[in-house]
Amino acid sequence: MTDKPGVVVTGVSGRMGQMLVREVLASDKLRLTGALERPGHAWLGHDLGEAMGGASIGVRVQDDPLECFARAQAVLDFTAPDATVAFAELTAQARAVHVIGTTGLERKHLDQIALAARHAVIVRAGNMSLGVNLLTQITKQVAAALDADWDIEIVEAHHNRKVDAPSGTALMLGEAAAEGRGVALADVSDRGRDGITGTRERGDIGFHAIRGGDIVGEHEVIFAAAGERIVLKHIASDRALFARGALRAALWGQDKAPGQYDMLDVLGMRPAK
Ligand SMILES: NC(=O)C1=CN([C@@H]2O[C@H](COP(=O)(O)OP(=O)(O)OC[C@H]3O[C@@H](n4cnc5c(N)ncnc54)[C@H](OP(=O)(O)O)[C@@H]3O)[C@@H](O)[C@H]2O)C=CC1
Ligand SMILES: O=C(O)C1=N[C@H](C(=O)O)C[C@H](O)C1
Repeated sequence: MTDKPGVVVTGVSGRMGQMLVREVLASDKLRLTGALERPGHAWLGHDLGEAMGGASIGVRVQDDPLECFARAQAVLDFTAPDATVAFAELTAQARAVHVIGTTGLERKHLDQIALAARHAVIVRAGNMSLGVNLLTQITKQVAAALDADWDIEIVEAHHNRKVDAPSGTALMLGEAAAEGRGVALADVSDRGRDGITGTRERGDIGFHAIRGGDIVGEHEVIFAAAGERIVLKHIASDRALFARGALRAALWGQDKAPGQYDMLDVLGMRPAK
């Protein structure tokens, strides 16, 4: 018998899915109990290790989340918005910790996730790295120190397979900047200018997305004023750092009360009120 929490990884064939599996297999604190893919996927029924091109690990890829989650204490989920909402409900039924890395979530998805969090621990963050979460706090402080003479622009760059924009991280940084300024992001957000846009509105926060090649994830927060600029930048060069953050969240969540948390909670970086 082992008392290591059992973990299911969803979307196991994906870029993050495979990275999460590698990190769980390398962990001495968690054990892999399930591997989920969507119905009809070519990996279903195969041993996960073999499907990933290595040795057998004794875990078969399956498409039944309920059965999978029932045996787990945590679900690591970096998939797609509709899938994540469905998994949130089932993870809550299983009383497992749901670690959500999926981005591109809209209001309707977030509302469903909030319902599920009444019964289970959900840790959700658009970026699970220490560096980005620290950058959100620095961004908030800089935005609080400067007035709207300083234009804020957020530029993000990702690989050419990414489906959502702005990235979840860019939105986290935008939220942090808006909070620092004491405004609601929805009121000042200006996304991807094109055409005769007119001049920049004072106080807007602009978002720009670059997509190309195999860029893992880069984010810049630019504060631009007359005659000077402050540029804060984070570069992720290895997806393993996101996966390690997710594993840390899964462990952290084991003894927490139901509710929604993020990586500031997990990393102990939430500022005192
Ligand atoms: N928070 C963070 O730190 C990070 C978040 N992300 C986010 O994670 C998500 C995934 O990114 P990435 O791994 O690059 O994307 P991929 O497209 O490589 O992987 C997504 C995987 O999820 C699978 N999937 C989709 N729907 C279902 C379903 N209903 N049931 C089971 N599996 C499903 C996909 O299968 P199929 O291919 O068949 O559709 C695919 O294997 C994105 O939203 C991304 O922005 C990424 C990195 C870090
Ligand atoms: O899709 C990705 O790859 C990434 N997505 C997250 C995001 O949307 O910010 C995190 C990271 O930048 C990689």
